[in-house]
Amino acid sequence: MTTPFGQIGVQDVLDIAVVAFLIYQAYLLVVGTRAVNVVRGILVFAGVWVAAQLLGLTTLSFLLGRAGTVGIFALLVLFQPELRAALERVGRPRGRDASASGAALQDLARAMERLAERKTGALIAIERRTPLGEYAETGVNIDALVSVPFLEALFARNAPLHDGGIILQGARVIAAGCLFPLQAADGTYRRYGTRHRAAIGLSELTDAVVLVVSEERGSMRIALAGRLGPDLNGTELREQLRELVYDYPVGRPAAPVKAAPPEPADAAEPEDGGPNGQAAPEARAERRPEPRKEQT
Ligand SMILES: Nc1ncnc2c1ncn2[C@@H]1O[C@H](COP(=O)(O)OP(=O)(O)OP(=O)(O)O)[C@@H](O)[C@H]1O
Repeated sequence: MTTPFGQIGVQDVLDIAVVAFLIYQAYLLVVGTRAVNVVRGILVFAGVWVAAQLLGLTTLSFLLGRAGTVGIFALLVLFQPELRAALERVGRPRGRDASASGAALQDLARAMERLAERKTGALIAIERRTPLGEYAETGVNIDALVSVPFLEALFARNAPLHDGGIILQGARVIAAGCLFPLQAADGTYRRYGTRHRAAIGLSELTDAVVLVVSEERGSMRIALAGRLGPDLNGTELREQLRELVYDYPVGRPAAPVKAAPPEPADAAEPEDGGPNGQAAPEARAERRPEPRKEQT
């Protein structure tokens, strides 16, 4: 085919399609994770470098060029988890059985309710786009379908794996007794216990949806994008799980992780109110939940 840019053959089209596909996959990998800020930084850096070259600022463009060479190696180190994630993703089977996801959602929510009723502490991370393999390695590998009795048995007080968190991949539990990164003790959530801070910490570093049942209060909460949501009842929990995890087909970017789960309707202030008197999602996300110790 002849175009203003010369001859374009089937190979060129294939070449462009593959590169576009790879760029899209890279985008899916970083969107919703903290890596997206690093990508923004790189784009700004590249922009300044190009501008320096165009304006003939030789010293600046020389320095930025040298820094860029070193930066490539730094990026390999910085993006090591994402690169590893990409390779893991390539090898992972695709597709998601909708009925299995629906059953897992119901079983998970029911198990959370039962654990909360009995005030049995639980910590459950649900993998989305960021693979949680490195956290799964800190615990015991399991490959079992999510079910109410199984989850209850895992977190039962004297069970060998009740300490730590479990990791879910779709409808399967892949690891139990895992250590999650603790959220820094100097932040908003410093007065929370370690279970809640581990949930917040993991959600801060990955796009996982992390569920917590408090042993002390018997409450159910979701940590997302470094924020801890409010207490949820069973219906709210199911809605959140449906929205955040089980409705997301493979290949579509994960749910936006900036917004924390909404505050309950009775906590919404009138000035934030939308048509239903509920806070707008962004406004709700900014509101900090009350520290646990003060609530008891
Ligand atoms: N880094 C971690 N990763 C995973 N689980 C952890 C981690 N740190 C603590 N836990 C879990 O949290 C439990 C201790 O919870 P702790 O009482 O300190 O937290 P909490 O936030 O007050 O929760 P609760 O309201 O259930 O008491 C531990 O027994 C362990 O199961």
